[in-house]
Amino acid sequence: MAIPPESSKKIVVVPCAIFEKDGHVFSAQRKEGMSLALKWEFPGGKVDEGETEIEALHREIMEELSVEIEIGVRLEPAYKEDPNRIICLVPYVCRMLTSPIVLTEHQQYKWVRLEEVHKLDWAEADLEVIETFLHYLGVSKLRRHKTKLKC
Ligand SMILES: Nc1nc2c([nH]c(=O)n2[C@H]2C[C@H](O)[C@@H](COP(=O)(O)OP(=O)(O)OP(=O)(O)O)O2)c(=O)[nH]1
Repeated sequence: MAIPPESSKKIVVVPCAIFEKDGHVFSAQRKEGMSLALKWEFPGGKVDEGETEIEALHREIMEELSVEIEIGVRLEPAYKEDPNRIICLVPYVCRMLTSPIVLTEHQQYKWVRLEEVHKLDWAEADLEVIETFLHYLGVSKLRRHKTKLKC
């Protein structure tokens, strides 16, 4: 979704982490009683004042999953407007560096097969992020393939 140019709503920046491993993508389910209750999302959260997106993402992932991560490519953000604000969801392709995953804020997590990713009930903004990520994967697979051909 594009931001309406006349919109005077506050834009809330939410970096989130996409972890992909062996054809599976990491997804976490929001708890009952939260906003977007029981929806599936990519872990992450709002940037605090004075923080960069990268700092916020490291902090949020440590708070939510108790793991250290490496942060890679920043993908195209997705926007979701609600009555009071516009959420700007910024996906980063990441890698987990430590284990175990210990959830502190989500109900459960799943490594979902890429082919089955649409079966989960995602938060709305995430649907666009998923498309962006699948496109990115297609592109990066193609690049790897081309590189192989050159060797
Ligand atoms: N972390 C994360 N948040 C998402 C995703 N998709 C999506 O719409 N959101 C929304 C949910 C929240 O409104 C906001 C993230 O804020 P937060 O992680 O601090 O969650 P929160 O429940 O405390 O936020 P709030 O709605 O109560 O303000 O972005 C996603 O994939 N990951």
